[in-house]
Amino acid sequence: MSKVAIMGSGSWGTAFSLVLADAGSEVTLWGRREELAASINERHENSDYLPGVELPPTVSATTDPEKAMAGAEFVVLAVPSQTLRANLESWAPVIPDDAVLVSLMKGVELGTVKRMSEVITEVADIGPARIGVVSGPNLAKEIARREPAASVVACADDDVARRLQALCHSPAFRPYRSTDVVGCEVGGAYKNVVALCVGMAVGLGFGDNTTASLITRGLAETARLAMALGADPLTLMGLAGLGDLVATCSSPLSRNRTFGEKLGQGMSTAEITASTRQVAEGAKSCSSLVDLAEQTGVDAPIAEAVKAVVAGTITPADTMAAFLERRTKHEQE
Ligand SMILES: NC(=O)C1=CN([C@@H]2O[C@H](COP(=O)(O)OP(=O)(O)OC[C@H]3O[C@@H](n4cnc5c(N)ncnc54)[C@H](O)[C@@H]3O)[C@@H](O)[C@H]2O)C=CC1
Ligand SMILES: O=C(CO)COP(=O)(O)O
Repeated sequence: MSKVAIMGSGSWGTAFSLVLADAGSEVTLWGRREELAASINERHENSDYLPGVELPPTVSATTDPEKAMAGAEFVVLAVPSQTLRANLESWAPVIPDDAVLVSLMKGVELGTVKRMSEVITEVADIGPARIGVVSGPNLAKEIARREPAASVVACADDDVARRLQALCHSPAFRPYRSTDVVGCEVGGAYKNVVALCVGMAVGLGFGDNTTASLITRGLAETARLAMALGADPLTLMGLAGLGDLVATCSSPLSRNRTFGEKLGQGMSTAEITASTRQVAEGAKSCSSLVDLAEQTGVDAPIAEAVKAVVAGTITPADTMAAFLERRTKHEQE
């Protein structure tokens, strides 16, 4: 039985603990609050993030990072992207020497514009062969209900990707393998920003033509940036690109789409942020992605628009009008 630590016991860390336990691992969740760890250990439930979902007996929780990671073959990272650096700085001394670090996070760091695997390398001094990524259409609540889903597990080292694939292949969760870490990470971060934009359109009362147009142009924008950073374009056509984009942009369960919908209905970023405890990564990663696009000379109108609406410098309605006024061009330009 593999031993796995999951650092972060929010919606996805907890739902993923269930996948790993169903696939045969012993999982220890790390979280900051004693009450939550007690709820998981005593009632087998994360009452804050996944109420009503019974966790298997092979899932336990602790607030002590060293205890969580002791003897772990895999250390899964599931905190909000913008908090990874600070958390990892404190965890680095107790990460087991040969553990593989697996990112579940879908964001790009503000300021440094680093992807999560790059933050891991920088802070924990761990090379690409020990860093994995899981990314795909995996809304936590549906995964926790054991509804069938697929995903991509990526690592630069194919042997490690195979180990990770075996680790999370459960009766309800089908992981595909890849070595394209960049493509998976850019796909995962960008789809949140596109979902914010789709949410705005929904909040403004627009229908399926508008949302399909935004999803498709969002995919083109994602692929442009990912390819400029060295990704395989086919990754963006797969589960970590198109798959996740469709799930997130279509689902009322998505925090990013919901955030966008509230912006479209006229709420401000501050009001929306105050109304939820859960992370909507795109509200911050939009700025990082705009910076990355500028650095690589890639056109990123959707990320720029989302950044401006989140900052309150343009309204969602004016953004939609501005998209249509853009210079006309070839579809593949
Ligand atoms: N929820 C979902 O359906 C999916 C989420 N993801 C990604 O997984 C990552 C984690 O998201 P969720 O678990 O959904 O978020 P969440 O908002 O449900 O939970 C976040 C967790 O991190 C903790 N946290 C917040 N600030 C922290 C800090 N400074 N230090 C340590 N812990 C902190 C919270 O207490 C909570 O336990 C995100 O990057 C998200 O994009 C990926 C796939 C699916
Ligand atoms: O990443 C997700 C689904 O794959 C979850 O999306 P949200 O963070 O928008 O809820």
